[in-house]
Amino acid sequence: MLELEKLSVSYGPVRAVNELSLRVPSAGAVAILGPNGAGKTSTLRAISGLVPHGGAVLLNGRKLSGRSPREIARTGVIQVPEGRRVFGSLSVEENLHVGMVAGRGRERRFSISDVYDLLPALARMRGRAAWALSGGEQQMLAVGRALVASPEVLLLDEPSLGLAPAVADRIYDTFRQLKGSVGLVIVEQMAARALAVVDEVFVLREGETAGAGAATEFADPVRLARLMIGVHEDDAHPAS
Ligand SMILES: Nc1ncnc2c1ncn2[C@@H]1O[C@H](COP(=O)(O)OP(=O)(O)OP(=O)(O)O)[C@@H](O)[C@H]1O
Repeated sequence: MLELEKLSVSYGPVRAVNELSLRVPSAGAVAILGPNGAGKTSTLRAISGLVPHGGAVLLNGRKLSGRSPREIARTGVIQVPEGRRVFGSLSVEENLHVGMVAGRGRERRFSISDVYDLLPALARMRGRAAWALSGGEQQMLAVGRALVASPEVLLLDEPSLGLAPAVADRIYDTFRQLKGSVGLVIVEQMAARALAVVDEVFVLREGETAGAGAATEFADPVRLARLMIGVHEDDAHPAS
C-alpha cells in the first residue's frame, strides 16, 4: 500500500499541495484529478523524491520520504513523467534495457517480451530510434520502460495529454490490463478515461482536496467540473 500522510509541497512562498492524505491499496487504482495548477504533478514529484515535501510518503509501511529518487525507484515506485521523456537517440529496445536498471535486485515482474505482448506496436518498432516515434508511440514506450523496472506502483502523469482519442484509448486499454497486478496512480485533467479504470478518485483544487470517493461518485461530468473549478451546488442553482 502507498500512503500519503498530510503531504505538502511548497515552492518558496507558493504552497502547491497542502496536507494531502490518500491511500493506494496494493495493486489498487486511483486517479488524482484537477485543473491546471491544482498540485497534481507536484504530488507525483514529491512521491518520487523529485521535490522536497512535508508530511510523509510510505510504501507498505516503510517511509520513502527523505530518500533519493533513485532509491525510491528501486522500491518499485516508478513515475511515467508528463511529456514522456524517452531517450530520443536510443532505439525502442535500448530504452527498455535502460528501464530495467531500476528493477535490479527485485523480482522481475515484466520482461521486455511481456511489454511487447502488451504493447505490440513497440515490438514492430524495436529497432527504431525513439525520436522517430509518434507521440502515442513514445507514450507507449514510456509506459513500457516503467514496466520493465518492475513497478509495484506506477505514477502516470497525464498519460493521454496531446494524444489522438484513439491512441489515448489504446494507452488506457493497457492500464485496464495492468489493473490488479500493479498499483496505478493516474493524474489527469481530462477525467473520463481515468474514471473508467480507477476505483477511487481524489479531486485537487489549489493544492487542497476538493473531493474524494469511489469513482462511481464522480461519473457526472458537470458535478465533477464544478468541483474542479470550485462552484458549489448552491451557487449553480441560486435560490430565486
Ligand atoms: N518549480 C516550480 N516553481 C514555482 N512554482 C511551481 C513550480 N512547479 C509548480 N509550481 C506551482 O505550483 C502549483 C501546482 O503546480 P503543479 O504543476 O503541481 O499543478 P498541476 O495540477 O500538475 O497542473 P497542470 O495540470 O497544469 O500540470 C502551481 O501554482 C504552479 O505554478
